[in-house]
Amino acid sequence: MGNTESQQKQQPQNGQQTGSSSFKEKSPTKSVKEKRETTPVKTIIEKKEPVIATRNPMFPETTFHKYNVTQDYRISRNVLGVGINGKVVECEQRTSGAKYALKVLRDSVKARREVALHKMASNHPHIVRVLDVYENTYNEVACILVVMEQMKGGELFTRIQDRGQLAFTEREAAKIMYEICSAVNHLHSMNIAHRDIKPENLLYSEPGQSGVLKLTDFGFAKKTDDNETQGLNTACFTPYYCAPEILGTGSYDRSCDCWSIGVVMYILLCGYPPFFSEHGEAMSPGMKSRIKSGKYGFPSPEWDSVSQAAKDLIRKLLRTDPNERYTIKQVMDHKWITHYHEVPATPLATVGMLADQKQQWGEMQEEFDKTLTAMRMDNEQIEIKSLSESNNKLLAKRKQKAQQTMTRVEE
Ligand SMILES: Nc1ncnc2c1ncn2[C@@H]1O[C@H](COP(=O)(O)OP(=O)(O)OP(=O)(O)O)[C@@H](O)[C@H]1O
Repeated sequence: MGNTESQQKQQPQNGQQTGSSSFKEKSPTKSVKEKRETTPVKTIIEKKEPVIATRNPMFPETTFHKYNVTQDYRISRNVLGVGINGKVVECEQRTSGAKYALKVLRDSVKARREVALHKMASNHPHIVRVLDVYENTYNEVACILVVMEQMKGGELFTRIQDRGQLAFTEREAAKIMYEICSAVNHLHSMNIAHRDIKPENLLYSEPGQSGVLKLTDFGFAKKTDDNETQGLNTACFTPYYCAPEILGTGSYDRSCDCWSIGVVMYILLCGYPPFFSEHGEAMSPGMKSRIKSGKYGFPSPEWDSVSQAAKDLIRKLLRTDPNERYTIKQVMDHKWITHYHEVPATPLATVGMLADQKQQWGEMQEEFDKTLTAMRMDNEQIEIKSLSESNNKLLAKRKQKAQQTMTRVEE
């Protein structure tokens, strides 16, 4: 299914682009918003292209098929979701009839990085699987198309909300957290930081009991060893000569994931996020400072029956200093995670609270997004600052190169 080798056998014989499309190329001077417009799916029409699969020099592990995606999949009009970076539609594999999800992105360094890192990491039971990647051009507009397993079970919190009277227990929360953490552990062990772990990116494969929870959307994922600062560590210098902040840059991005895990865990256990005001209303302006000062609590009555072990893990994940925050390895060794199946099956207030907060859920998601954006920006600044503060002449050339690389990557 979706096997790369078998698909290459069905490649077209040859050809130039022959189809027409209503897709109009954007001028490079258009605004960022316009550039982010999703590619109209109806423009994906059959065209024959040369039989080549390319490998991106930045991500040689990923094969980008050059022939048209429609050779292998029928594209449906059924839109599964729309995100800021692209549209996700249903598609059907021609050989098997199986249904998949197809994400359409405009070709860019960022899109290629997203797709390559997702593909690289997708061999894990709790990460949405990427089957195939295509680079196709439609009316001179380059697109990247990603075929993924279709997630039919909806978002994590929608599913909990929909339980109605059925109690949601701490043991169930622990199992869910174990699954999320094992996905993040897999990513971090590959030196990939996801940097966008939030409720909307945690989807179930199927409705009902057979559904498996999986992490998706690698739009902000980053290889934490692909910058020069890590190169200094591994290739040219022994650790004794480097400032700790230079050696440790990748860990800031990874620690952002652990903070997000802490927030998701907190919401799972009570139904509202940690950095809201006491009554749960969204509070944009003060939120960042509240997070920075680590001001949150375990209010009564929702938290009264929650175990000490769960609260202990949350405290370790929501530490304000990223250097002190638990790493994913430490999380995986914490008893609330290692013994998740033995966590007390205490009923939680989550379902009722999520229902009460329904009105504010959109605002809460926005706040989560803003906070993650701010954290990613803070982390970039930490990296730049660490390098520019160094006086080591031997580093000067490398510093310059590293800064150029970062600018390129952020383009
Ligand atoms: N594999 C999938 N199966 C089913 N639906 C999916 C799948 N992947 C994404 N979707 C739907 O498409 C929407 C957008 O996808 P995704 O989050 O990957 O896009 P994005 O542009 O990177 O998003 P965002 O704006 O959330 O950052 C999701 O919210 C989800 O509803």
